Amino acid sequence: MVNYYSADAVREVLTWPLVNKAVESALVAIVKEDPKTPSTSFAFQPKRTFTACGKEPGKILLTMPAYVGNYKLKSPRDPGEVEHTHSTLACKLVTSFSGNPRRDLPLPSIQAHVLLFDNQTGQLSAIMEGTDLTTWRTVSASLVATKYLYFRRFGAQAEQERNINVAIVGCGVQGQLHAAAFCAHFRVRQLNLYNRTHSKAQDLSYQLRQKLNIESGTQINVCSSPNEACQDADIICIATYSKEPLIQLADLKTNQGVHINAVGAGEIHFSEVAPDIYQQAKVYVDCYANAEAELVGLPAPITAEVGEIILNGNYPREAEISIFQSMGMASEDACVAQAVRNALSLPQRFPY
Ligand SMILES: NC(=O)C1=CN([C@@H]2O[C@H](COP(=O)(O)OP(=O)(O)OC[C@H]3O[C@@H](n4cnc5c(N)ncnc54)[C@H](OP(=O)(O)O)[C@@H]3O)[C@@H](O)[C@H]2O)C=CC1
Ligand SMILES: O=C(O)C1=NCCCC1
Repeated sequence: MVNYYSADAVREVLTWPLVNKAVESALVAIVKEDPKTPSTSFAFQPKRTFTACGKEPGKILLTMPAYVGNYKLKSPRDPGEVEHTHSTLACKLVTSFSGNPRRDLPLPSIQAHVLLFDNQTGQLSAIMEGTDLTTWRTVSASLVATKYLYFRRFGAQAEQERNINVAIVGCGVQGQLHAAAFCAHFRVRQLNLYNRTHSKAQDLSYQLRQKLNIESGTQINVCSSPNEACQDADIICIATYSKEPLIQLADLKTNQGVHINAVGAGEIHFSEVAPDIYQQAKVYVDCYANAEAELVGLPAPITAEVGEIILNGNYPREAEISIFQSMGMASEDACVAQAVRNALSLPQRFPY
């Protein structure tokens, strides 16, 4: 029997502790075995495929298979409880149709389903709607990268103690959840929002003000240029489809340490950040194999995978610029889909 998990069902169990643990496990599992930093988990993650839907640009189908072995997830019953080991065979099918938000009846640009298979028989066991899952796991990858590549350079407690200014460049689906999640996880003093269509940044600012606790003390600013948004930023999350650079080195603060989560840009991942930033930065990726195929022409060498840094603790220096070049990877989808499935398999609770 193939179980179907709808978008509503998935949305009900997506929580940050569940997703963050699954994503961190995936980032570690894909790191090649090294006797200096042993890890019991592992992954087989072939390069994903891209199929253009016709000759017009901006319409692509990606297939993303992965097997992740012996990795840990939080218990869905109680996130504080002991972690459980899992192995998962999955394949995500995801489309990126960048014109969708401008349709008469707008749709998300990114829409996905995850297929889960039985490890013993290879039979398809579940189909899970994966659109929100994709947004959450992508934001989670930025959160995990920020924790290890930015905060940990200032010490083990920095993510709880340090006040930061965050810039969001691009307030689409990704930008919106990045903004909310960064405020939920870290001590955000100032949140600067920039979007090409100004009204979307204003709408997001309004929604966040409703949601954020007054006592959070976060000041939200709607900015009229990426430069204005980034000037005082410690962390920049950029998630657009821009083929031209939106942020330059001169937009960043100097000698104080800046971390950039470069999430977007579609066909060429690194086009939204200017080459002069890459040339001054340490660049980290989620996965070398995808980078080899998808980051051809990247204007800087890759320092490491994020998972390597989680394992070996070689954090950037305090004043450095770090970039997490997020491509998204199938192992993240496999681990998060498994965590969601576990949570949905719990017996229904009565309301009393
Ligand atoms: N790394 C990963 O794992 C993932 C990456 N992505 C990528 O993240 C990016 C954003 O995705 P998502 O938020 O879902 O998409 P949305 O369509 O919801 O948002 C797109 C955003 O990009 C802006 N934008 C588009 N073109 C330009 C341009 N030329 N200049 C400036 N801004 C522009 C839009 O502005 P406006 O409102 O004015 O149109 C909007 O804010 C995409 O590139 C997508 O491929 C998505 C999922 C996973
Ligand atoms: O990992 C994903 O999912 C995606 N990555 C790049 C853009 C499309 C979706």
